[in-house]
Amino acid sequence: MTNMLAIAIAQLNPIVGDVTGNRDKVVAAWETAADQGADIVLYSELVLSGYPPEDLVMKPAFMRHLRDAVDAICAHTAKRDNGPALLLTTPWDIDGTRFNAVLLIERGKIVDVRAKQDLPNYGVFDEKRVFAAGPMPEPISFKGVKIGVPICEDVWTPNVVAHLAKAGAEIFLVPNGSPFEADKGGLRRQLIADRVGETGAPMIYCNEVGGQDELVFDGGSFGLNGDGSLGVALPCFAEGVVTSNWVKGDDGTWACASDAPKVAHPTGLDAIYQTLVLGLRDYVNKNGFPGVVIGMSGGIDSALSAAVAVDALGPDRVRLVMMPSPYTSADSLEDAELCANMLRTGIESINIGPAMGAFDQMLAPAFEGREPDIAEENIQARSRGMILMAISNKFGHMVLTTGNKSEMSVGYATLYGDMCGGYSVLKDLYKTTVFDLCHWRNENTPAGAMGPDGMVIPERIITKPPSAELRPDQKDEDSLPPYDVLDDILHQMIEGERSVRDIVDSGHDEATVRRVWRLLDRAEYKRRQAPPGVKITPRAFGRDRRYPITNGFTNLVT
Ligand SMILES: Nc1ncnc2c1ncn2[C@@H]1O[C@H](COP(=O)(O)OP(=O)(O)OC[C@H]2O[C@@H]([n+]3cccc(C(=O)O)c3)[C@H](O)[C@@H]2O)[C@@H](O)[C@H]1O
Ligand SMILES: Nc1ncnc2c1ncn2[C@@H]1O[C@H](COP(=O)(O)OP(=O)(O)OP(=O)(O)O)[C@@H](O)[C@H]1O
Ligand SMILES: NC(=O)CC[C@H](N)C(=O)O
Repeated sequence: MTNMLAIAIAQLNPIVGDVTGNRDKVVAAWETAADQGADIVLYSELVLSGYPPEDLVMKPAFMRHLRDAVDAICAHTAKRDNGPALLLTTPWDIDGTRFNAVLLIERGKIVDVRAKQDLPNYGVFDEKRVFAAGPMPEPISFKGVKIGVPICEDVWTPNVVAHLAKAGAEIFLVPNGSPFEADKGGLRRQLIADRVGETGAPMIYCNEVGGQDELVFDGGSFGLNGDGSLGVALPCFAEGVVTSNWVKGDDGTWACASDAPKVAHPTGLDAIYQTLVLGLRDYVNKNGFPGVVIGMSGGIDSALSAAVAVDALGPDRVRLVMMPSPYTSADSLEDAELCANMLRTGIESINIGPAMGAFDQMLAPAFEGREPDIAEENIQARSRGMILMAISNKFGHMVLTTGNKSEMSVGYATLYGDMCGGYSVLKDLYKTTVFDLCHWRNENTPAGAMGPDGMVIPERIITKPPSAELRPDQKDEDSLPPYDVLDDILHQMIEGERSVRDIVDSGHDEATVRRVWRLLDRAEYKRRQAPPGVKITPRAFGRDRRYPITNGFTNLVT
């Protein structure tokens, strides 16, 4: 039995469904780990299929591809003498039942298999739909060492780890597919510290990195020693293969050699901003777009969306379009141009006045006797949407929508107008966080940013009152409560699931709370038609928060 293990953590960015590409990444990471002298490589959850594979695993052809890829990995890794073993995670059929599994591959052979026992089926997770739960797992024996390999959710409660410890596990290696939420990094550390505290055995947590539709996996893999101290920590938001040496002491416990890297992880607005950047970058690149196109109004939402896009893709892949109407103020024109200059993108201008005139004329007979109202206002937003989609069709750039969570909550956006587009980076950010992030970005250049250093959003864009500019002198606060009030009410309703009574008791005006509740319920139909966007909060719209559109449960109920 060995008393030294060189353990490589492979923090990779797979593409869901791209089994061949993922196989090649697994092999490349294995080669790197072999060069680093690793004994064993730990990969993140379902690295071969990408996480979450969703219904792809229901296709027999997809499962066959995964088997073929595992065969290829076995064949490749058998060729190098003394290469490391792999703890490779993949969807896997055993006797006709499909599991979320981890394979121990040694010298080109699958020598052991374990399945995830605790399948998450809440929030954004739907694993019970596609996988069967495995039995309580037993430790895997590697070089005479008993290793516990619980998979992600298996470590979120004590049971599986306690069982493994009782069965003699001395060290835990945990593959994870844990998506980002604000402040989740600290929660994960605490959770792993709790498990380590319960068993006294070290735990190495390998997380995926990268964007997958609405989810961003922030990486940030780490290992804790048996006394709870930090042994090793990889960066967040970047791939990496890091081997650390773990040594068994005379007291029988394993500890990480002190020279292992311990990279500090970003928190707060820094982590949120980097999540937006990685989410957008991966959505655009993994789906093969040459870049994005954004309607640039001179307002704060399009400015922050543009800043994130430039940081994600570089200025050359971001196309900004100002589309003035007769209601567009001189300040907006100036601010949009200044922001584009600061972001080094350039900006083009396409006047929607002629389109508005044409629609007025075309609709005049149908609208005869009716006063201008929201129908005409929305034609402006829809004209802009039409122009952006035309540019997208012509040049291939994906349209980025700019709506934030406050607006999406209350339906403050025009269907087929400013809601038109393929992806939204601000979708899960309340307007108050939009303001905070603009300040943060002006004071900081995020790690890995492809945009310019320092200030990128003109101060006036942040300080002027938000306006949709769909009629003269329109301000958001004419139709909505001030954003600090609105956001607090929404936060209590959405993330807190609090009742009208509780929210009123927290200090808000009852009529306002009831109105916001009504708007929130009513706008569900719009949200179902909204593009996907980066999940940031514990309760993002979409698969995280599922409410009926046709909904008879009203705010008459407290
Ligand atoms: N339950 C339901 N299921 C399916 N469809 C439903 C529906 N209820 C209404 N509808 C349809 O939806 C239509 C109404 O939606 P829509 O056409 O979008 O129009 P609507 O929501 O009435 O107006 C858009 C609102 O967003 C504001 N806005 C627009 C643009 C930008 C900004 C900003 O500052 O960011 C704000 C604007 O000032 C206005 O208050 C109805 O005419 C009806 O056809
Ligand atoms: N004049 C314009 N030129 C280009 N795009 C526009 C213009 N006006 C609105 N848009 C697009 O429609 C979106 C909704 O803008 P609007 O001004 O109505 O509300 P907003 O939520 O305050 O957004 P912003 O803060 O970006 O102005 C904008 O973010 C932008 O993408
Ligand atoms: N893939 C999983 O099992 C993830 C579930 C876990 N609660 C997390 O968010 O990290």
